[in-house]
Amino acid sequence: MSDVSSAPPAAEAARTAVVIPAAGRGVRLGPGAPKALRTLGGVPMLVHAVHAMAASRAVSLVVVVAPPEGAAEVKSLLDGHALPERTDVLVVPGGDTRQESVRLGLDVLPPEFGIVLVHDAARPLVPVDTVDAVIDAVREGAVAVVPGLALADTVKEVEPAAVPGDPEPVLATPERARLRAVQTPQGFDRATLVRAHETVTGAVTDDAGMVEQLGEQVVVVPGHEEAFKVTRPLDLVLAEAVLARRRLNDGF
Ligand SMILES: Nc1ccn([C@@H]2O[C@H](COP(=O)(O)OP(=O)(O)OP(=O)(O)O)[C@@H](O)[C@H]2O)c(=O)n1
Ligand SMILES: C[C@](O)(CO)[C@H](O)COP(=O)(O)O
Repeated sequence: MSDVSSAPPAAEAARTAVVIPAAGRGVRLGPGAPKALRTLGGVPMLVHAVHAMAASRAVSLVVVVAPPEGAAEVKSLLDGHALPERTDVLVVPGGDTRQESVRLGLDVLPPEFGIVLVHDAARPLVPVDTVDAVIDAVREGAVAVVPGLALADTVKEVEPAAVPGDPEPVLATPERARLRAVQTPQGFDRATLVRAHETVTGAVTDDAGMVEQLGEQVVVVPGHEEAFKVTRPLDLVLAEAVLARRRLNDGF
């Protein structure tokens, strides 16, 4: 288990902020409110995600990147859910893509934060030990850290079908033991992440991938199966079950 409490005192260590992109619509989840505002155990997913980040004693600022038309609603929602005194929250409106939303969050970070985590609102149940493990690895000198899990399925690289549902020719079968499914929070040396967002263009699916394109070394630390991303309706069923089990076990 990681031990942020044994890390150097705040004055010596770079301070840590988290950017939470929460501006997506949740198209794959089906019709309804923006995904981050859908509830899990009666509480909006975003509130779970903010609390998951604030659970780390190393985190003193959370920047929420809200659906553009819903920033005021998100601000009052978060005002109604107390966070630890050490944690401040800022809310800014998001953009058209996840990448743009993260950049808008980075833009408002005060200068004193040298370590930045980026965490999907859509991963509401990540345990604090995973958050701390990512922060520890950045504090120890990695410029980019991602939590990742080994895969249960074999993965095929294919030539994507022009028409969805048509058979797709297989091009290769990567060696499964070398693959990791990566999660968030992803942790960064702030200057490196900002440089990535300023210089890397084109389609990317995570922030660490942008840092890789700078030629910087990204490292993987163990992720957690409860840090899964709520993407499709079945994920919501699983998330409700995980939350119910937690509430039963520890009265959360
Ligand atoms: N323009 C966007 C798109 C996505 N996100 C955020 O990025 C995270 C990961 O994205 P994903 O799970 O794909 O969310 P959606 O884009 O909402 O999902 P979908 O693709 O099904 O619409 C989510 O917390 C989402 O709110 C964002 O802040 N701004
Ligand atoms: C960042 C991410 O969660 C890492 O697995 C993932 O790439 C986000 O993908 P999405 O399609 O934007 O949900």
